[in-house]
Amino acid sequence: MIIAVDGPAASGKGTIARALARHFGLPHMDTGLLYRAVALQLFRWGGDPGNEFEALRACHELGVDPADPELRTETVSKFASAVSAYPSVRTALLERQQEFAGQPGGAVLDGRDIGTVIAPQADAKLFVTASPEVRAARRHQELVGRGMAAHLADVLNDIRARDARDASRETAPLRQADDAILLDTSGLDVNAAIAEAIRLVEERLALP
Ligand SMILES: Nc1ncnc2c1ncn2[C@@H]1O[C@H](COP(=O)(O)OP(=O)(O)OP(=O)(O)O)[C@@H](O)[C@H]1O
Ligand SMILES: Nc1ccn([C@@H]2O[C@H](COP(=O)(O)O)[C@@H](O)[C@H]2O)c(=O)n1
Repeated sequence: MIIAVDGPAASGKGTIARALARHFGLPHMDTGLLYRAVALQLFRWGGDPGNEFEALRACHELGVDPADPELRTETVSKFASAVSAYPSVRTALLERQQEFAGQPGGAVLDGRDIGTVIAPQADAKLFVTASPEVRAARRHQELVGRGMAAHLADVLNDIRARDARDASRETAPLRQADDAILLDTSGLDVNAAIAEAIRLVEERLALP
């Protein structure tokens, strides 16, 4: 069983995808981490996110620890959004995502193009969203909680800019798949959002 979870920045798709994976006993892949790893590699080299060739080289020479906290910084988020627009970068990262999705027993993947490009055959697809203001407030709280200096207005601007770039790129843009279920968590706390996601997936799979 493959479950695809897509949505804009800080919508809570990772939180929901992890919970779905736990609930259904499936492995989970946060595909944003792949783009973040490319971005961080490039950043550490002092590379230019405006240069597709350099970004592609970073894909082939990835040496980033997936647990590195620097993957979550706002600078890396911006770099990731820039390099993810390159068709060559997306192609270089495609196979490992599709292999993960296709493993025996299935998987849960979250990102921007899981339901549209990586696993259009997924058994259940969620498109998780929330208003930009709610998403910014959650991300701001998260950053402050991690001891990072962050201003709410900057976080909101960054989220808006990243969404606009992700949705307007030509290759695999952020969009809701035609057969994805929309889940707006603006008025739901974490537990309520997870419970609703599980209910929607079970309903889609016609599970008792
Ligand atoms: N329903 C919710 N209510 C309150 N906070 C939430 C909710 N869902 C997620 N959060 C919090 O919002 C933040 C962003 O959530 P999460 O990391 O799951 O989003 P994401 O869409 O995976 O983000 P990104 O696009 O950056 O990978 C986290 O701090 C998370 O704990
Ligand atoms: N399937 C995906 C996943 C991510 N991206 C790009 O990476 C950026 C960071 O992703 P997060 O999920 O960690 O926020 C994101 O802004 C996208 O540009 C992608 O293109 N496709």
